[in-house]
Amino acid sequence: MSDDSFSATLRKQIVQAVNRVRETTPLAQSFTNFVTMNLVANAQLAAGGTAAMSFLPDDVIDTAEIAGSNYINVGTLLPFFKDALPEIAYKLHKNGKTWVLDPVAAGIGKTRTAILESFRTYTPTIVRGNASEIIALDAMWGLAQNDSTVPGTRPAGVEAVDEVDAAVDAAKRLARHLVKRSPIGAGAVAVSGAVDLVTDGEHVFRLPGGSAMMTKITGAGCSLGGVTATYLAVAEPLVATISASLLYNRASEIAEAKSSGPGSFQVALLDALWNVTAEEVAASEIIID
Ligand SMILES: Nc1ncnc2c1ncn2[C@@H]1O[C@H](COP(=O)(O)OP(=O)(O)O)[C@@H](O)[C@H]1O
Ligand SMILES: Cc1ncsc1CCOP(=O)(O)O
Ligand SMILES: [Mg+2]
Repeated sequence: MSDDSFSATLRKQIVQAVNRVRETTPLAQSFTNFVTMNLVANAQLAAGGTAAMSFLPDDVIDTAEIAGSNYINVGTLLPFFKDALPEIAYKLHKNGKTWVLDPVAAGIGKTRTAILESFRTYTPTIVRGNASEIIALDAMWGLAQNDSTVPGTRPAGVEAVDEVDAAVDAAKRLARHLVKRSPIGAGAVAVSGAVDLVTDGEHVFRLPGGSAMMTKITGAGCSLGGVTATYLAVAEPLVATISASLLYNRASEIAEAKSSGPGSFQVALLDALWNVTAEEVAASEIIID
């Protein structure tokens, strides 16, 4: 397929994904952190989907039967999560369910590390994180063992301390691992930042634009992960990941123009997620390597 027809096909798939969510209101369930849970649910609704938050394995596994996809975010952990999350990942994998992981603060704490290590075997369909989290997860899963070009890394908090470009190789290795282990034979990784990056392990897509105001509200990344799960309910992983990141970039640009600080920005972001058109999302600049 030529570059032009590849890009034209992708843009059609993006329009379909954005419209399909609005027409079918798919449920994406979340096991997510307590700081930003409300924004995650509101963003999923504003994108056109529906939300359900759950923390117990039996509840999550039953809800997964009626959900189009699932979202796990390890931002705030409680002791029982150390058993609950590996069990949930195992059962989602065994039942062929798709899910998005946001590895918030990857590299910090024995409990978080034990949980994230368990996802190496029972893998998510999509990983969405900031650059530092993607680099830390790649190192934790030992995917870089035979790669002498790997830079040293350090754990970060919930904010990135690395540039997106520093995470390209880690993102590609992670994506290839997800694809290999995926019950649906497909997977993708998104690295968010000033210029977002998405990869399926083969192609790399750079998505410029958005708003730096996103770093002044809590939950921009978490809610992007939730909306990625909403899209995953109606589209294949690569299309879902690119569509969600582009939706966020276009919506945050509109929100910045309409707001006067972080409070009004968050409200304007939800309005813009609701109002931005599928055609505006699909017409976004996409740089393909
Ligand atoms: N400097 C920036 N300029 C434009 N958009 C940004 C910038 N930093 C982050 N974003 C956007 O904010 C959202 C969350 O990304 P990020 O802040 O990297 O995640 P996290 O909150 O998990 O650290 C994404 O949509 C990303 O494109
Ligand atoms: C502040 C904070 N602390 C633990 S989780 C969390 C939210 C992080 O949200 P995001 O990564 O979307 O900025
Ligand atoms: Mg985050």
